[in-house]
Amino acid sequence: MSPKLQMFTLKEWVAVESDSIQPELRQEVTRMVELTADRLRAMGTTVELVKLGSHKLPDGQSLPLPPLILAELGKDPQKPTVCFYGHVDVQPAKKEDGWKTDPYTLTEIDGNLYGRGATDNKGPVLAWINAVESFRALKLDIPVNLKFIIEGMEEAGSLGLEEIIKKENQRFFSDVDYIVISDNLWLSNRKPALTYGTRGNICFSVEVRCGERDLHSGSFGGIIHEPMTDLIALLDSLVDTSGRILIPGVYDDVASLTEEEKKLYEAIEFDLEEYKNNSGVKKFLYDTKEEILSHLWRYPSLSIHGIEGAFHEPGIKTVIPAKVIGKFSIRQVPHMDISIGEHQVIKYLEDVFSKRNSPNKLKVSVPISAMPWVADINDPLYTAARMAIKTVFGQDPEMIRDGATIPIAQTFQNITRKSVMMLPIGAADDAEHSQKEKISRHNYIQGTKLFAALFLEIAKLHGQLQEASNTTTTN
Ligand SMILES: Cn1cncc1C[C@H](N)C(=O)O
Ligand code: BAL
Ligand SMILES: [Zn+2]
Ligand SMILES: [Zn+2]
Repeated sequence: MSPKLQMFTLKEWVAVESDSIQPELRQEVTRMVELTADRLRAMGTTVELVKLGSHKLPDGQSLPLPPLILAELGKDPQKPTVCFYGHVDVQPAKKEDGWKTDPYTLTEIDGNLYGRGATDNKGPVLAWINAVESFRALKLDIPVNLKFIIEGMEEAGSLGLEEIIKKENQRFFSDVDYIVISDNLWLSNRKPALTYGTRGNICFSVEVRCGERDLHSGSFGGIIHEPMTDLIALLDSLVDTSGRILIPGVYDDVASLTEEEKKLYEAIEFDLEEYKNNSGVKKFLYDTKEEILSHLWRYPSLSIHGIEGAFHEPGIKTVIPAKVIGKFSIRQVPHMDISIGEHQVIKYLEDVFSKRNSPNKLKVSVPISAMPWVADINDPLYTAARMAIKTVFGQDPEMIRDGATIPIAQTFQNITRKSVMMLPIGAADDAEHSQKEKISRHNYIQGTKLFAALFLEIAKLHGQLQEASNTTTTN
């Protein structure tokens, strides 16, 4: 497929406001899933749109989930089967958030393609499709059978997906050999990477309520316990100024650092100044490569994301909000446990709250959670990817983990028992979830080539593996 057409399709995809978080945009997510299904059908893929039902919002409203795409192309028993997972929903984005370009109009500036979803994850999903398409355009045999699992709820916690994976384990996944995800970034702006682990996440909502209605701060300020004051105190009790989580027991199950693992960190090329520049933040909590990478990959972190119900618009509104909901999450690492983490946090918040002698109502809930994931880098799939990277980029990849979460990665591994790998094509400065999300034209095109090279390497390696197992069985 010509680069021009590749750009055109990405532009068309980015134009769909497929934000899975805001309920009023849910139809757009469904439209995006259908557009993706059309694109897959156009290249001869058999597509099944699986209904996922609906889910309940915190206010009790029920909202339909977008369908899930299960698709396949090729069923040659001689070929290995590679299943690609990706998502076509995006994080929320508004021009007023501080975007320099319209987030839903893919805009090229100096070789970079800016837009919501450009790198997370529409660009990589399309790069994979483009790679398949290029074999067809050149009338070349695709050396692997392909399966696709594309969802529209990743940014909301992959709702409904685990159930389908369990259900489809004996059918859709039965002949899958390898699962590839491309939904994260390199560690550097230039050097390619291969990812073998991600953190998990537990998301918490902390609601504090005093009554039914907001109140005038002149008429009631000074005579009531204000929910916002309680909430700020609760949120402020979670981490100290050095980033250490203050919840008792949180670090108890964190895997201990081995000498072998320490060496892995030492060997990694990491440009701290570049990483800082990408963030726009001048000073980090840590100064060394080892500390920074280990605190992103193998130690938990706690982030406060927002407060619902608080007045946040410009100007002054002299109000006492009656109900506020604080949102924070803990990125978990091996061998932390989700339900233990949930209990620790709930108990701690209740203790802190009880010391305040507030008559307000406290309610803590866990809307979504996901396990951390770690894979075996000695798996043949990683060998194939290294070769493909070497072919396309002329260098070996950095072997990395990622601080973010692919909610379904560990579920894939646990349920299907297949090899799972993350092969990113976006660069470290792609600003996922941020106001200047982009993918570079270079990475988008090279990423397409990388996926095509991966098909060839997997086929080669699979052939060798089969030959080796045939000789052992005949001997
Ligand atoms: C929806 N969600 C919640 N926690 C994690 C996620 C997935 C998202 N990929 C992230 O890492 O932020
Ligand atoms: N790219 C990391 C997982 C996510 O935010 O979609
Ligand atoms: Zn994301
Ligand atoms: Zn993503």
